[in-house]
Amino acid sequence: MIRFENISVKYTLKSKQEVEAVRGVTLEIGEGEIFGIVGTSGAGKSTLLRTINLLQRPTDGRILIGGNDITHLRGESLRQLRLTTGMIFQHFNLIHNKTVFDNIAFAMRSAGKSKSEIERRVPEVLELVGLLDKAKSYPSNLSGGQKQRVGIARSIANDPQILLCDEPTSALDMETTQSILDLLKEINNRLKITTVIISHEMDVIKKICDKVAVMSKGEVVETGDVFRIFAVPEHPFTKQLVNSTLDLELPRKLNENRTKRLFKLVYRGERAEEPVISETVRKFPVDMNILHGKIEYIAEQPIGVLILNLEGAKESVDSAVSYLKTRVAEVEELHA
Ligand SMILES: Nc1ncnc2c1ncn2[C@@H]1O[C@H](COP(=O)(O)OP(=O)(O)OP(=O)(O)O)[C@@H](O)[C@H]1O
Repeated sequence: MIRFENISVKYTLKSKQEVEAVRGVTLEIGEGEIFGIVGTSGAGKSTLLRTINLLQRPTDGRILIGGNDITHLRGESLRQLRLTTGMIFQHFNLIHNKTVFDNIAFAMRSAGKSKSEIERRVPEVLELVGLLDKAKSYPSNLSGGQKQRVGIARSIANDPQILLCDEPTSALDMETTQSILDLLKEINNRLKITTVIISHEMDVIKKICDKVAVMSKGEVVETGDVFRIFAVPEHPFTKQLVNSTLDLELPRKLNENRTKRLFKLVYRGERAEEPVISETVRKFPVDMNILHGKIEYIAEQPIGVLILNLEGAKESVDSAVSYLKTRVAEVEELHA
């Protein structure tokens, strides 16, 4: 487990002016979790991430890994910490004049691994990331997604316990992003490496993380299970981030020239698969039209909205609505 206790990081600029990039962060990341840190540019995400392997030393506070205080490690124990912490980067940070094999071998040699160990392990990690046939290629002959796969292979070559991912998909297109996130998830599942991933995109968090911390202006403003954060965000900044990605707002045309009774059903949990709609129509003498719907699965649970038009005698519609209220998270009548 990684524990931040009241971590602050200040940078002193040449002008002697101080920038407080991280302010009093207390946070726990469980063993084997995929933990996201999300926030807009300049929120302090990279700075916080880099304190985990002390690429950035905190100005205040303590960091504990597996109960051990690592805040002041130096020399050989610092080297050991870095060896047990793999890292991948937005722009891959590969060595351009070395082959794929040698990029990974270099990281292993730096960790003191023997030639025979390197020769056994490099093909193994290349196979894991699906690039065994590229061992002799140079980075310049690889696509962005392939370069990141090499970055991932290199980061796990020394069997780390923690994997730090600094905006790992920001330089990639949507399709490649998905395949890299799938790979990170597979590696987390197979190797049980605690994975910390920073991103400015809630979409990335939604697709891969178990838990998330939301950062704004150096502070963690909210933290929790990904599903909870998307279903019931509490902090205004989190609400803003969630709204921008889920986009559960109604299409404007539904609010124009409205003559029918419309209801908004909100799903927040396990009930989207249940035949709520057909049961309602069967139980009550009402007609129902679905006008708009958007349901997404986050942490394998549905979140979304349906917009329904219900028609029939007023009492029948009211009874149907009362029934719906017992079956989904929220039912709200939309008034023009
Ligand atoms: N080496 C540095 N020296 C001075 N200020 C820095 C340094 N690194 C970061 N900062 C400042 O600290 C704040 C947090 O930066 P940081 O890179 O941690 O944020 P971030 O959330 O990762 O944003 P981004 O995604 O843009 O990198 C910013 O105001 C940034 O300008």
